[in-house]
Amino acid sequence: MLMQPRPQESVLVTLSGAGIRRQGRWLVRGVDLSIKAGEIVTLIGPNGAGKSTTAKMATGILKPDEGSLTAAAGLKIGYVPQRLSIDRTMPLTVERLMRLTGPLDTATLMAALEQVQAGHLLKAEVQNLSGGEFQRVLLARAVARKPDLLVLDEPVQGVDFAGEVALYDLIGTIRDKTGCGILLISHDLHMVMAATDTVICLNGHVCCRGTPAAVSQSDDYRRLFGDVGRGLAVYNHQHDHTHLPDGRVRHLDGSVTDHCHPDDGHHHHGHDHQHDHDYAHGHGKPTGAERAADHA
Ligand SMILES: Nc1ncnc2c1ncn2[C@@H]1O[C@H](COP(=O)(O)OP(=O)(O)OP(=O)(O)O)[C@@H](O)[C@H]1O
Repeated sequence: MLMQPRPQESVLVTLSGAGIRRQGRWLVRGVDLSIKAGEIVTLIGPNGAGKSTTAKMATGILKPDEGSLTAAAGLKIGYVPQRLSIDRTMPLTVERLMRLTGPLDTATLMAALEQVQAGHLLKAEVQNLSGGEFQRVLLARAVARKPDLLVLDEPVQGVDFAGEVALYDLIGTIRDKTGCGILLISHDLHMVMAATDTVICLNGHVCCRGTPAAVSQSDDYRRLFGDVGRGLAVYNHQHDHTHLPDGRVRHLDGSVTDHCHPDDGHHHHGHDHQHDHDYAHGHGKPTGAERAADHA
């Protein structure tokens, strides 16, 4: 089921000085980035910053109007777009959704669903899935084809904080197990998972880049995002419990309870959040870290 991990340091795609121009305007330009096997690169930036456009250049969907894209020979890409042209009111089972993009044998299909803890959803109607379940199924659909590079445009949209944490864990696990490279996109700046190797901050061009900790400390990052009153929280997960598919929680000692905190039924995430910045101005919705604090 699992593909052979490529040797580390093997570069999957490289954009060099790449840009897209439409109707006399550069949507994004001068983008340099590369993604290696086993690496997670996260694009962050405000709405309209050119993140999806950059991802489409990296996957070869859009040809750069300046600069270039280089891709490893025979590269297989799994792309989960930001929006799917699926009418979620149409009757459609998860099994059929998994096969819409091409044939898939049942064993592979099931293994992919199991990997995202969604095996029990095989016969479920897509329209009845929760936001988190839907995102997991889309992830399974992409992973089933064993891509070398997985591109996920806002994989946590429509997912609550606990689901977001679980999805980020899952994405990290997929990287660890398969050795694929991952390009993640997030416009929600509140959280970047610690497993991210490189954060690239876009705003029509690359503003800054580096490790999550370095970017959150950088002046460029603060100048760009300081005015929205939110910063970057780097998420570190301490595994002291596992969320079971039925919603119950298994603890380190093997006990299973309905909630994370066995005593009071109150949802306690048990995660460490490293707050690297000032986001205390409270504009907009609460940050993930703030929501986590509310739950702690
Ligand atoms: N085909 C197109 N023609 C003209 N403008 C476009 C086209 N595609 C995208 N744009 C514009 O390019 C800019 C960048 O869009 P893009 O979708 O890459 O941003 P984004 O960073 O992914 O934003 P969001 O966080 O809102 O998803 C936006 O202003 C968008 O309106």
